Amino acid sequence: MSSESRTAVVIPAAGRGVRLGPGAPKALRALNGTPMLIHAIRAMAASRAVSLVVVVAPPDGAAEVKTLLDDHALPERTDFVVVPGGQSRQESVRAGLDVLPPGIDIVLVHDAARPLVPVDTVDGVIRAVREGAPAVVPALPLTDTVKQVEPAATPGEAEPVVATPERARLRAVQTPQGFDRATLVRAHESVTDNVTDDASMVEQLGLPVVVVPGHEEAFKVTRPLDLVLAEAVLARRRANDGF
Ligand SMILES: Nc1ccn([C@@H]2O[C@H](COP(=O)(O)OP(=O)(O)OP(=O)(O)O)[C@@H](O)[C@H]2O)c(=O)n1
Ligand SMILES: C[C@](O)(CO)[C@H](O)COP(=O)(O)O
Repeated sequence: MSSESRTAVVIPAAGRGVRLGPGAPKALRALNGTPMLIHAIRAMAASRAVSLVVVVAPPDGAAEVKTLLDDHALPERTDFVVVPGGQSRQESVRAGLDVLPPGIDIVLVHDAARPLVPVDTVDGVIRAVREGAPAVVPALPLTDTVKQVEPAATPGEAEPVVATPERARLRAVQTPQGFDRATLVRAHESVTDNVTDDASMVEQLGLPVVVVPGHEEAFKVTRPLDLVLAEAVLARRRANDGF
């Protein structure tokens, strides 16, 4: 795939954020006064390779998200489209894929819940797809040891350990995940079981998925402490930028 390839980003932002606790849908919650979704859109549109961003809004929130985009400064070289999402992340990504115009050949899928991904990580994923990988994931080595367990039948019960996978071979996977468009569309058409990321659907097709370096600031805002961390990262960036 050449450097002439056109790249679009699908941002699934339709989740409730149950693990974050009560409040507005997660993507619409503020980080230092700006909705998380706007941070995520700016992070992706910071890549000069990205010409289109498709935002997948909460099912009944597309109008609100369109207003949000109108009310915030976004790069003029990028086009924006908003569509309503579905009941699962997979359904939401599919809704975004369905509205991609002809001429797009690389698609990134990026969680709205990862608002602080640096542009170098985005560009690294795009570069690897351009170099020929059908699917690319940014990832980091793990710092904790991981145990495989027999899940408890009742919450809170002790769980027997079944195995300890070799940590050096494990990676914690982030987004944006990058794909040759035809591969991602085929994966979404063929795989019907519920999966937690898009790359695993490509794995199920038997196609190669490669890992490029992720970034610690590309973490997912999932639980309340992650909001504290995200605001601290923004404060550090502001201090480093000198304003
Ligand atoms: N039906 C859904 C569910 C999730 N997502 C999006 O998928 C991304 C990753 O999901 P996650 O962090 O799990 O978000 P939630 O599903 O909102 O979180 P929770 O499981 O705590 O409710 C988020 O940007 C979320 O908005 C989506 O677009 N549509
Ligand atoms: C796609 C993802 O962010 C990769 O780590 C993750 O799998 C999303 O999982 P979630 O349970 O929907 O947060």
